[in-house]
Amino acid sequence: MKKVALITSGGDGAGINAVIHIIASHPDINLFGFNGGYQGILTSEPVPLTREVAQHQALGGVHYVQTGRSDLPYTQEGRSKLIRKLQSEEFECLIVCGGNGSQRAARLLHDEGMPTLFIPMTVDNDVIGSDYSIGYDTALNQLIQLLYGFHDTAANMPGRIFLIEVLGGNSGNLALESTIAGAADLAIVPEYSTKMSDITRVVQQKLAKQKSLIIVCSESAYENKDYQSGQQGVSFEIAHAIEAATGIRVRKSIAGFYLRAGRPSFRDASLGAKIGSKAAQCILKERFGHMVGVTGDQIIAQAYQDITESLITLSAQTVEVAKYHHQVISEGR
Ligand SMILES: Nc1ncnc2c1ncn2[C@@H]1O[C@H](COP(=O)(O)OP(=O)(O)OP(=O)(O)O)[C@@H](O)[C@H]1O
Ligand SMILES: O=P(O)(O)OC[C@H]1O[C@](O)(CO)[C@@H](O)[C@@H]1O
Repeated sequence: MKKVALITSGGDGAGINAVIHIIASHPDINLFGFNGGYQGILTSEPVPLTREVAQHQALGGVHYVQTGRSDLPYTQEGRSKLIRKLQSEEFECLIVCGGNGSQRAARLLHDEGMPTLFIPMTVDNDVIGSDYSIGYDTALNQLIQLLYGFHDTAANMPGRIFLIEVLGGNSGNLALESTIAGAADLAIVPEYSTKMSDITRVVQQKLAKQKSLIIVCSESAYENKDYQSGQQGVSFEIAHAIEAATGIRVRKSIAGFYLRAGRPSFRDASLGAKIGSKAAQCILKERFGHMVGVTGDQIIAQAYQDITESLITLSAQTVEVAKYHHQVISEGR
C-alpha cells in the first residue's frame, strides 16, 4: 500500500475531483488530503480519501480538499517544516494540484527531499510544460454562456459597447479563446497591445462599420503592464478611455470567480480521469518528480528536469484566427 498525501493549491478548478476520484479509488493507494494548500499540511488533519468518500463526487463542483495560497513554501525554512511533517507521517509522496506557482513549490520540495507529483489545475491554463490545465475548459464554457447573453442584449438594444473583464492572471488565454469562440469583436490581452491609444483607435474603426461592440479584456490588460496577481478593475480604466474617445457609455461586467467553479465540462472530467489514472500509475511505479500533464491529446508524465522554463504563449492558431478577424490589437507595438 502506498501512503500518499494530496493538496490543491492556488485557485480552484472544476474537474480536479475527477483526478482525485481515480487515485482515491485505487486499491493499492492510501490517499489523504490536506485542506488549505501547502499551509494546510501543517495546520490541518489529513482527511482519508477512500473509494467510499470519493464515490459520486467525481463530478462535483466542491473539491474533495479545499485549496489555498500561503507564503510557507517560499522559504527554505517553510519547506523544511512541510517536508518534516510529511515524512513524520510516512507519506511516500505529495501530489500537488495547482498552477505555475504551485508547480514551482512542488519542484522545490522534490529537490529538497520530499517526493512530489504535480498535476496542472488552473483556469489560467499557464502551467509550464503542459498544453492544458484542469479547470480551463469549464471556465471557457462558463464564458461562452455569458457571451450568448451579450449577443442577445446587443441585438435587442443596438448602439451599445459591452466590455467584459475576465480572470486569467498574466495570461490572455481565457480572454482570447472566449473572444474567438464567442464571436466577440475585440480581445484586449497582455500579450498584445494594451495601449489606450491603440484600443480607442481600433474601437472607433469598428464602430464606423457596426452598431454595437462586444469587447473582452483580460484582468491583466493594464496599459503600463503594472498588474498584481488577483487585481481586478482594469475594465474601468479601459471603459473610461473608450467613453472619452467615442462619447458612448460602456456597459461593463466583470466575469469573476464563478469561472473557477461549477460542474466540470466533458473535457475536464475526461482529462481529469485520464490524468488521475496516469498519476496512479506513477505512484505505483514510484515514478516521482514528475508532472502529469497534457501534450497534444496525450497524457504525459514528464520529469521536472525535462520541463524547461519557457515563456508561456497563446495558442498560435488562436492568435492567427484572432488577427485575421481583427479581434486582437497587434498594431502599435
Ligand atoms: N516561487 C515560488 N516558490 C515557492 N512556492 C511558491 C512559489 N510560487 C508559488 N508558491 C506556492 O504555491 C502557492 C500557489 O501559487 P500561486 O498563488 O502562484 O497560484 P498558482 O499555483 O499559480 O495557481 P493559480 O493559477 O490558480 O493562481 C503559493 O501560495 C505558494 O504557497
Ligand atoms: O482567488 P484569488 O486569490 O483572488 O486569485 C485570483 C487569481 O486566481 C486565478 O483565478 C487563477 O486561479 C487568476 O485568474 C486570478 O488572477
